[in-house]
Amino acid sequence: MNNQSVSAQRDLTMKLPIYLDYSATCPVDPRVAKKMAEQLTMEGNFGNPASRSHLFGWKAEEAVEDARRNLAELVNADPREIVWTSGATESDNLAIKGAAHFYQGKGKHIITSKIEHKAVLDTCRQLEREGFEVTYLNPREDGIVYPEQVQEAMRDDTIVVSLMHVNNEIGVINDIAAIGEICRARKVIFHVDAAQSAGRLPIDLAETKVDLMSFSAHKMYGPKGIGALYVRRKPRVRLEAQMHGGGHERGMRSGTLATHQIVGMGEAARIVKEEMAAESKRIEALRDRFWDQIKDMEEVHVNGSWEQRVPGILNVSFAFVEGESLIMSLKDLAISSGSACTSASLEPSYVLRALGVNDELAHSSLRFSFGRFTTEHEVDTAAAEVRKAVEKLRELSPLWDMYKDGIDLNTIEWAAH
Ligand SMILES: Cc1ncc(COP(=O)(O)O)c(C=O)c1O
Repeated sequence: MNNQSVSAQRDLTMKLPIYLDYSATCPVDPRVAKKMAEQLTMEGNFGNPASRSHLFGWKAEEAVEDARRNLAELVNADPREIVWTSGATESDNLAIKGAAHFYQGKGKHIITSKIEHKAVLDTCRQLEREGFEVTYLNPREDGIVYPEQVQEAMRDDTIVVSLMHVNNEIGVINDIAAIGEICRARKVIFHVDAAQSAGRLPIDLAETKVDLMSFSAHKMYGPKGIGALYVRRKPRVRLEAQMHGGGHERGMRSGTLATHQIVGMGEAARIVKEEMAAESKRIEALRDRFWDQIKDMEEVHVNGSWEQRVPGILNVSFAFVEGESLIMSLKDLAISSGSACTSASLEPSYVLRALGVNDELAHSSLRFSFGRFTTEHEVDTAAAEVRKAVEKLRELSPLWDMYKDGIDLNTIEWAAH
């Protein structure tokens, strides 16, 4: 899809579609927005948390530390183990580059997977350019990277393993507790990108042997532009800072703390900790309600393990449907496709490819992600729209006709062109 056709599709005055893209970002919870607004003005808490000589600074510092405590409590960590960043992208960079640079005297080998977020993959690519060696594990067909795969990839010079907790495209969960045991036994730093799992799954860092964990506020109903990195104190994990300046955040991340953003993330963490159990149940019921209404269509497949997944993400492939046409006919739904729109072409998702999904099916895959403000009515409307669009597009498809006539499409010799 070129830039021209992308902009031609945009009509910013159109009716708002149903939002089913909570994995991309969440709206800020109004309770969070209210608390954030209080941090901005003269009457509020606008001070610089690093100003140690007056009340404005002290109050801002207190607000930052309250937020730090809230986030730490969400994952059962010590508040001193939380470093504020600008989001999970920065946390991933700080964790992987910071650890790789600090521990490079011990070795230069890193293990990750092919289906990590670009924030991890591109960071690893950069380290390769600096002389590090990276092993990219292929997940199994169910989208999971198994602990034994990590064990097998370990070398004497491995210094960092970086694997995501929950995949952002397919919602599948990795067993980070088991992988943590393997890493700890070999004294290898274990980094986990938890952008999609924090607030959606219980995380206990006192129990789980994770050394570094990335978080993002906007995936848990907080604001964009703020995140955090958990940095274990016992056993102590060291990082080389990537941002130099005033020595904030114990020297690991300089820069004036954005009090309103941090307070927003803290409040988001506090709310999600309280509501996670009930919210997960409700969202799972919505997902099942959606799936129940489309699953009886033929040749519709869920990508990734059904059992080991977060409740809110469902990635579905619709065979015999042209992907771009499908997205175009679902204008009333805000969803994400199995293709990434680059400047010149629609690339099939690298995540689905790594699972062995063929390019055609990857193109006709959609990610539906449900969240705090999704209603049953929205789910029912969305399911009906999807059914209608898929059925209509299949009516136009000669391949679908052949499939329905029982012709094995694999036996057809297509004319070369
Ligand atoms: C798994 C994962 N990691 C990292 C990120 C990047 O997070 P942020 O937008 O906070 O930089 C995202 C968000 O898209 C994500 O889903």
